Amino acid sequence: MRLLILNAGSSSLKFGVFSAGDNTREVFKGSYERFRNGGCEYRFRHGETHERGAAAFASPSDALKGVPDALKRFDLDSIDAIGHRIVHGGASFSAPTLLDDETIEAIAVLTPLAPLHNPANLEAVRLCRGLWPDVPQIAVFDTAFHLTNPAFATTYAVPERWRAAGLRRYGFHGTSHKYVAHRAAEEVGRPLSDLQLVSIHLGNGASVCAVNRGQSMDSSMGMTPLEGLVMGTRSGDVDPGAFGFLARELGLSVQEIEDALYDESGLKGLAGSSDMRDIEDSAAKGDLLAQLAIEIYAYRARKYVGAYAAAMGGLDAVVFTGGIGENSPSMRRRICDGLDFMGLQLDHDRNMAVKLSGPAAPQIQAYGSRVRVFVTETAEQLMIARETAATLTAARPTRLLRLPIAVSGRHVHLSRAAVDALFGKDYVLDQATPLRQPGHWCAKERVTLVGPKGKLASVAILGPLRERTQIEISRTDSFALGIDVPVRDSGKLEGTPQVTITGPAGSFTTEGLIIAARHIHVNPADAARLGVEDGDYVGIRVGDEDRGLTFGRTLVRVGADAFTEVHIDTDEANAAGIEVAGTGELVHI
Ligand SMILES: Nc1ncnc2c1ncn2[C@@H]1O[C@H](COP(=O)(O)OP(=O)(O)O)[C@@H](O)[C@H]1O
Ligand SMILES: CC(=O)OP(=O)(O)O
Ligand SMILES: [Mg+2]
Repeated sequence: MRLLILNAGSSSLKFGVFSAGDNTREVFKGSYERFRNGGCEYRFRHGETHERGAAAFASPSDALKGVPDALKRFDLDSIDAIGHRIVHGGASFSAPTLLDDETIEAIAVLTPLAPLHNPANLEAVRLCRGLWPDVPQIAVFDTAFHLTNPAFATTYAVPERWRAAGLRRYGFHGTSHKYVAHRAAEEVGRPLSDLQLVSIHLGNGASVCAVNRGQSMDSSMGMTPLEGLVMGTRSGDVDPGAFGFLARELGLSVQEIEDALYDESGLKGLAGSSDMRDIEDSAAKGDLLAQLAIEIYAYRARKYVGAYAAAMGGLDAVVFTGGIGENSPSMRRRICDGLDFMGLQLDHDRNMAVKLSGPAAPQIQAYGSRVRVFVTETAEQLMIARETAATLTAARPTRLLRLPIAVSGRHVHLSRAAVDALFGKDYVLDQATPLRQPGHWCAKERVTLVGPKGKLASVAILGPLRERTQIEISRTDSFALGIDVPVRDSGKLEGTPQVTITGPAGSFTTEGLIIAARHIHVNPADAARLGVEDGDYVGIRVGDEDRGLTFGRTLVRVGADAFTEVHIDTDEANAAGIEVAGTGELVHI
């Protein structure tokens, strides 16, 4: 299958032709960038052929006109499908989506939220529909990766009626952050779901993303791609109080303020050029404004690294990408300098020596630095190609199979030490009720959980005993206790909060308090029937009536003699209208 991928950014048009299959690879790479004075530079690469030169296009959307000719020239204009980068997908586009009249209209409605991007993205869609009317087109959204951000990261503290009108944070560059986070995890040699990463995408648009155990937890960009870092022409964070001042004191209209924040701010506003190469050259020649611009740029990025390490409660690695992240050793150094206190130290020689090609992801931290630092080329087009191909093949009807669902109430798994402290030395729990998972039981005894806000009494104890005590509650319970509790897979207890458990013989304070991530226990035979493997994530669709819903991202855990069933907690069960048990359908995601 041959795919055309189009990525219209704010300062460049990048495109590629990919051969999709088991190993999706790029067969042609093209770009138009450095738009100025009504012209731009182009680069094409096809096998061993490299071409570069000047073209007369004034903007990324203007440069779209060059794409069909370039493809024709390299004999690549017969295309099976087209994948588009769409910057703003709002709250409803959580996955790649087939572009038809309805979806195009829904994307067009989001234009005010990404005025620099969505129009060019849609222009590309319209152009392709004209040229290849029968070829399916798929949208891949910058925002989709960030839809996992928790409400406390996405909600602005503004009046309810504004929030109801749609004011919330989204985050962008998701395709890039997702790709580089996966690359870093491959290099570390551990699953992404075990790692806490900060991904720093510094292109013309720039954003930092906290990738917490495989999911985006926060992004420096907000409702629009204007919040956060200093960018080529965008301001990033500005006190919202400035709006009133600018309107009252300078008599500016809303449109004038917005235009200036998008187009005349950032590096351009500070030092006259939106291109970091120009700014670095001017700074080296002694231009004080260019020097200040570089300092502000680095300082803002460093603040976000610290903030996100704190937000996640840990940091294993930082990844640099985007034109500036990939190519400016001095900017990487400025951002990382002074972070030794949190275990991050750069090796300056390695930093200077970075020469990227293809998927290389060199590490540039010093020997002994606890936090690793990677540099890698972003591969938005490759990711879009993979997602486009996957979406087209997934159009096959998904196999739906009914699975039993069990609702887990709050409970604890105790260690020997915990049983000793709570019930007395060498106490043997009464294994009153066997559970459906073979060898598992619920004890007759109960315990109480104690938090700063309140207590939860009569909490069940599930056996057998474990190496480490684990306490599983719902999110509602976490408010009853008054403790901020993370959602975790069972057994992943590093850095989880402490709680006090009390029993008849005493109390036991331990870490290990989690909201258990929903999961499916499956035995190998059922796994084969369902077409899933250990570690996969699937969806579970529950009910067709009013409260029917699909639970996304449900972890598959294959166990030799597991009883096949889905485990959700009481909050999830309430949301789906399930009392004690129910059934659901597996959906491949
Ligand atoms: N060698 C370099 N040194 C410093 N900055 C660079 C270098 N090469 C590219 N850049 C910067 O990268 C930015 C463009 O990044 P890029 O990711 O290509 O943009 P876009 O967001 O349009 O995809 C520009 O500011 C450019 O100056
Ligand atoms: C979202 C965004 O800022 O994209 P770009 O970096 O391509 O401008
Ligand atoms: Mg970009």
